[in-house]
Amino acid sequence: MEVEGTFPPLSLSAKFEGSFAYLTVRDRLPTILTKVVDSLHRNKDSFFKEYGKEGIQAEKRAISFLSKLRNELQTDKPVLLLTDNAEDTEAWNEYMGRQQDLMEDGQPVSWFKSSWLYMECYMYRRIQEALNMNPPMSNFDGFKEGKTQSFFESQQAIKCLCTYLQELITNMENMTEMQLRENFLKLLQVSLWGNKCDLSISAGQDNSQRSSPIDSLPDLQRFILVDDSNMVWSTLVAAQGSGSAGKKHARVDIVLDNAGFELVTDLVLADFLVSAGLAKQIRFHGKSFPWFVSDVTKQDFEWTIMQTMAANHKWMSASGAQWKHFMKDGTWSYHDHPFWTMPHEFCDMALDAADLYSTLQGSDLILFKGDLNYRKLTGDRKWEHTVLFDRALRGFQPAPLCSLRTLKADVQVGLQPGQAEKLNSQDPHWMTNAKYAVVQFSGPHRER
Ligand SMILES: O=P(O)(O)OC[C@@]1(O)O[C@H](CO)[C@@H](O)[C@@H]1O
Ligand SMILES: [Mn+2]
Repeated sequence: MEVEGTFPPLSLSAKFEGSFAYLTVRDRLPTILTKVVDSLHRNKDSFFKEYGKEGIQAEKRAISFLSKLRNELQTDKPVLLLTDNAEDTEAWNEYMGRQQDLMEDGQPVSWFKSSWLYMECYMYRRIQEALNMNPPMSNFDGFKEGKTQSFFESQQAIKCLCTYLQELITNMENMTEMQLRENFLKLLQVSLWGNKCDLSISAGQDNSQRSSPIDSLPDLQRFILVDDSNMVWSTLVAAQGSGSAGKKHARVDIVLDNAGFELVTDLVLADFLVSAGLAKQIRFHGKSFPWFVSDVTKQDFEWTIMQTMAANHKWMSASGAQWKHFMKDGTWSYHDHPFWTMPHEFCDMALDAADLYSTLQGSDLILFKGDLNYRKLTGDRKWEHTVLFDRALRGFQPAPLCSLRTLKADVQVGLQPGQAEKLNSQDPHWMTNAKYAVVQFSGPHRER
């Protein structure tokens, strides 16, 4: 609830007992930590094979770091500055210092007293510290197995999606604008619902895509609470050609979320945008180290394209080959700025990552995938549900942007009066069970 007169409202936090944040910090985060430890144990033999005794020692030390972290978390200890001297260590410790200075009467920042967004991001950065401090563990991805499993168990859906994409590409030139729009909106929704498959909400339990992603769209339509798809389309159309040769120069940025099936839906959407001539360039933004269990790293991105290309399915391999070509000729590019693995709300980006903000200002449309990005767009704060999305962005507007998000955290703005009350009566967990979604736009084409 936005307490009258406080702007911005309070941050979600585990200090609110019984809140979703509280249950996440108390139950889900320790479970995720345990899964990383288990993954290290499971890979013991390969560490020995590759690094000999040194590898076993490093694995043991990394596990002890993670066990200490789990104890700190579960006993609400004060957070500790990072000591791993990585590229982002200074920025992280500066942020942590600022947050400590904001605490009332010098109370230490700790897991059950501070903002959920900060504490959850901090946990994933401490996991990376445990690995960085014990080379050769630094490049180990404790979530790799879950991410690859999501890909392998979604094969049917991926084949179906790649077949659909190739059919579209074959018929592209005789498509009317209406047909282009219709197919764009379908693939936008496939990418939206691809976000249901995220492993941190399920603390790593499998949730791969098993049915046809296209056929299920009509049944899912009613679960889209805010649908600004038409504004996304008109932004894309408006971005077409005014370049000297009249050629289309639109650039679309996709701030990725999860690997596995969701990443494939994003690559399919990006392929369609380029093949339909709606975008000349796609910039993908991923994470520079393993994050929130299933988020995309550069390794995941490259692995997914290679696996798709190597599939013994005609249209999958054709798609993968095309994607490899897009990467090679620069039509597509992958970027992993450290800001995406910082705890900041996005309204801080212009100040704290001015280089990234100005890069994004060159985009014609930025698609933000997933729940964590939505939480950062809105600052993970207790907004009234009817507050406008633009207001919740608090000045973050590098370019026209759209969030494609399934709801997995109890922050949601931009609803109609009475809409939240109706949802509460129908389904008390509507904000956190990933059944509902939004396509929420902010930019010049937003009708006032
Ligand atoms: O960004 P995603 O992958 O859609 O979701 C990330 C997420 O599952 O992790 C947290 C729960 O631990 C929540 O913030 C959020 O629901
Ligand atoms: Mn994610």
